[in-house]
Amino acid sequence: MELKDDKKVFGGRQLRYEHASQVLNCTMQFSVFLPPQAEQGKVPAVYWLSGLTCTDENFSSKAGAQRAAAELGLALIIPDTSPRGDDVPDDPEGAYDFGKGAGFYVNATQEPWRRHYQMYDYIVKELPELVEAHLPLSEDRAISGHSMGGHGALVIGLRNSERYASISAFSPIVHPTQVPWGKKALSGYLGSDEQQWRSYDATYLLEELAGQAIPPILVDQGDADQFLKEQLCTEFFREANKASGAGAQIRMQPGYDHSYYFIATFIEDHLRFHASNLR
Ligand SMILES: N[C@@H](CCC(=O)N[C@@H](CSC=O)C(=O)NCC(=O)O)C(=O)O
Repeated sequence: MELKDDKKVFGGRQLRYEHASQVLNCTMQFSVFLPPQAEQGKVPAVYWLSGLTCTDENFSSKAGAQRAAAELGLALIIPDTSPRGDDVPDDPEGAYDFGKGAGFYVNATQEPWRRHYQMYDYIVKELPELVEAHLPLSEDRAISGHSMGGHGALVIGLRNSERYASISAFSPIVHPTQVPWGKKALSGYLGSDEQQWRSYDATYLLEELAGQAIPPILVDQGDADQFLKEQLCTEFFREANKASGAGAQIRMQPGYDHSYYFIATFIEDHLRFHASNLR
């Protein structure tokens, strides 16, 4: 992996890398924050999955996560949201909610998406193997994300509970099989058989995992979020949480919308939550 940027912040380093992804068949960029403690030894990492239209730079520049991560000794691993490059197919109409910037953290099975849109495997396998081989990171991981990335964090964390100490999400799409953003993405990447969609739906996963050990979960949702009623539908997850006894903390935050101002307000809480589970 090739270092493209290196900035000192809160005693740590904000880094940007480029690498040739074997899983996505394209060149990818991702960002990393290494806390000061990484100069002394290996540190645990929180993976952050961003939402629709984002690259790795939205979270790095807008969330203000570095100060708390530096204090807590947490690395932040911040991937892009889809494969990139001229060879990668995009939504034919250039829509923001499918194709580039909207990989939905699934492994596509349909043409023409299959060759590049393998974001689930990229996040679960290729990226951790890469960064853990080259950076001072332990194998202690937590996962978090926003909106489409909140969906990704819940699904990936629930399906790989042995790999993540804790899971958190801001404004997640909790039931993508039932909402417009999710239906468009899942039908496009996975085809029309809705049975194939279920393993990428956090509400179904929580129900199916009832009685099994899962990582601690924290969800924050603003009640003034413009996407809450049509796309995010937190109540489905709350009901599944209750029925399954999963014990997720699901907090409605009065007055907050879908923006990075909301994330910036509560990111420290989320990092403290992860730090308490990683140690
Ligand atoms: N362009 C769309 C919505 C774009 C949007 O709000 N993206 C969110 C994530 S939404 C769910 O995944 C985001 O994080 N944007 C980047 C940012 O820096 O704010 C529209 O305008 O409706």
